[in-house]
Amino acid sequence: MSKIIYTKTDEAPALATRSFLPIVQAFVKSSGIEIETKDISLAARILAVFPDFLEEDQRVPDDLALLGELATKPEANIIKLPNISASIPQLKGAIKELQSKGFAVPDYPNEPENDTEKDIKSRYDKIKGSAVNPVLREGNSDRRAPKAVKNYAKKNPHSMGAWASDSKTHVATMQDHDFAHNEKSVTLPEATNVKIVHTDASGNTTTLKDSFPILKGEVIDATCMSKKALVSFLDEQVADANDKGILFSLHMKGTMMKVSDPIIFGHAVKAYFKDVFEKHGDVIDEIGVNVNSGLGNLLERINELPADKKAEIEADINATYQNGPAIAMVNSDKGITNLHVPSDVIIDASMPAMIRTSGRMWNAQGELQDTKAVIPDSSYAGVYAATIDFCKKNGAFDPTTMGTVPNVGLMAKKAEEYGSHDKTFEIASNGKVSVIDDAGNTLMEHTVETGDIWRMCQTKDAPIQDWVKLAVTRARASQTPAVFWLNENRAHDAELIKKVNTYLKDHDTEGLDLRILAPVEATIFTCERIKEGKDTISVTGNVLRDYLTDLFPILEVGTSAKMLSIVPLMNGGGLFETGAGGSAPKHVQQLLEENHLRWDSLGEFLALAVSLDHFAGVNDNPKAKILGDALDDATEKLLENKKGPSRKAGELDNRGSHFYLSLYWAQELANQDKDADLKAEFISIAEKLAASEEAILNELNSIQGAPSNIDGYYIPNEELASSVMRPSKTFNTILG
Ligand SMILES: NC(=O)C1=CN([C@@H]2O[C@H](COP(=O)(O)OP(=O)(O)OC[C@H]3O[C@@H](n4cnc5c(N)ncnc54)[C@H](OP(=O)(O)O)[C@@H]3O)[C@@H](O)[C@H]2O)C=CC1
Ligand SMILES: O=C(O)CCC(=O)C(=O)O
Ligand SMILES: [Mg+2]
Repeated sequence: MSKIIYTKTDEAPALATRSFLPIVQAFVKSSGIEIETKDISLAARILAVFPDFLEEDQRVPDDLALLGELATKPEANIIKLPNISASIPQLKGAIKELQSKGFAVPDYPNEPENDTEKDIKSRYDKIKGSAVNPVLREGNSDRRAPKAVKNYAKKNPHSMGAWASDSKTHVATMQDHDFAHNEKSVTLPEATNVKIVHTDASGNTTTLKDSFPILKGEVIDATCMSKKALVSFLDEQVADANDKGILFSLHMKGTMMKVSDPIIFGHAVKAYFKDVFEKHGDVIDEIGVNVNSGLGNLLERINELPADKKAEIEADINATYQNGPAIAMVNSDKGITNLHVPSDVIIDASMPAMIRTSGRMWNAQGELQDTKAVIPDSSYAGVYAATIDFCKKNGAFDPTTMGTVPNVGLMAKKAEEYGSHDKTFEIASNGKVSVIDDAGNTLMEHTVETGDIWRMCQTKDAPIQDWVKLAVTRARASQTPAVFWLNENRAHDAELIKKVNTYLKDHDTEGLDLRILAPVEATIFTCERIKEGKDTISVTGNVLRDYLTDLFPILEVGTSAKMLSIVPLMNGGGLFETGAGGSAPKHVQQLLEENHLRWDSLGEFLALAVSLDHFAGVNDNPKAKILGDALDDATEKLLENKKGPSRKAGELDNRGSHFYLSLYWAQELANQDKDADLKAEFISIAEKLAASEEAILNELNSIQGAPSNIDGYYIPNEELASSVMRPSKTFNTILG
């Protein structure tokens, strides 16, 4: 019999798991459903790859690798919570905490000097960035707001900042010489191997990546971003933000695009602090500042300098703030800017949050201000520009009436940009980069200059076929128009359009409204429809999947945490992601400061219900189906009765919300008549929970307002964390 695998991750979702998982285990125990946890937290992933540095009893299995294998098997049933996709500063933080707790994992070598250090760095580089999702996502994605969630949002709209037609907020993106403009793409008629070779100006060649296989029908593309063009673009944007008196902000995905985007981020830091880097460049190099890790790294490294030198650099940094444009802040109280850490501003969440806030971001005075949103590569920037223009023209969207935009996303087998990390290079010298096949044919070639970022992406044929099928299935099931967001003028998209047109013929599309529109046109079409209350499925590649499944949910229902997020695995299993958002580091801070966790586990409730349903089918276990249906009904009741977590200490939080879910889930099970044993079991549990409501809420709310201690961030003390997350003796006793 298969099991349900529950992932243990990081930060807010992992805290929530410590409260919710014991509830789930208590509810499914009598139905023959086994739930096993697998630890894919950042800390566990580090420990798993350094057994040779650890004591025997400190070693942990590589749960991520195990799950990656499981995801390719039909029995897979995995509930995947959001995890940290670590930037270098986060990775270093986790290493430091592990070391302080007696785990002798090595330091991260910035510049490896020998083979041992090279090996260490390469092990860490596999953990860095988005290292979990691409391994588990052996299928394409199906994300949507369930009807109950959408209806709740219509009746109880979240706040939505008004848009003024004279807002100065705008998107700035490169007009040429970026990934979008330099892209070349081919579809391979037969399987082959390719290698990536750099040839310098004197004809010397360096193999950037040795021969690797390409399958028949696979789409490959290559492109590059010119460093010179990027730097001059960034310089212009800094000056323009200053002239216009608006904030300078940078939006990218330093976590998921873990090789290219930190480099671009580094150029932005240098552009904004140009005077500092020009004046102190030599010292900055000497103390080993890694500008790609942000201003935070510079501020940390200058502590090593003599006091007067440090003060001089700090004074020049402050002068830049005075003379340059105001900069968007991540935390104005603490003086953390948009350029401090590459993982603090992640485009999928940051741009929608800005659009929801009238196109404004926080300035250093803690006030909202219009902003220039710099999105260097122009491949997808137009989607945000079009959305902003739409809001300027029509005013903000109205959550009480707007339609919904479910997404069918191509992501299996590391599709497109999000699989490009092992094929992305910062170019060492002028010359060319070529992709050469087995027979010696050059498939794609680019002229490059020192510092350019060159990358290659792969998109396999089977995932494309599966994606087209999923799109047709969703369009049919929901009777909703579906738009493929593909641009015939972009090399990669042109290849995909041919395939989409071919594979659509494999399906009955009679009566369906299926279209192919370039992203900007698709945005306008979709925005016009949602304004009129109409729904439109977006069928997109991997990056737009990521962007749109935060953009529309945040506008429609206030957060992507409330999304149903399913990955039907290509080999028959199911991966059930909990919501579409991240791990909300600031929620942990609030728990530590005032013992209140405002994380909303709604996505987890939705994911568990579909996982139980899938389990019921695969294992012929009708009880699992009853449990799943009852959970869905309980979730709906939770929404109706407004028992989601509040943002304020002293009020219902994540833990209290879990109590209500348990109460409603037990009541639904007590009220059903399909299974007498479950009914009998849950009648008494429901009665006990209802009778103890006041006592339990008291126990849950009275502890709030004071700091809590879980002794750690990346690897908290298990006992402390569990007791902080399960503070109600009455509730625990009933569950027990
Ligand atoms: N699937 C995955 O594993 C993903 C992981 N990540 C990782 O998460 C971290 C943070 O990423 P970030 O881009 O800041 O995005 P988050 O989604 O974590 O945070 C953005 C904001 O969204 C709101 N929010 C998101 N989820 C919830 C929830 N369940 N309950 C209540 N509010 C929620 C919060 O806003 P507020 O409190 O103001 O309401 C939060 O501060 C990074 O380490 C990133 O790598 C990011 C995306 C997906
Ligand atoms: O893997 C990650 O880092 C982020 C994933 C994400 O944002 C998404 O899939 O929506
Ligand atoms: Mg995302």
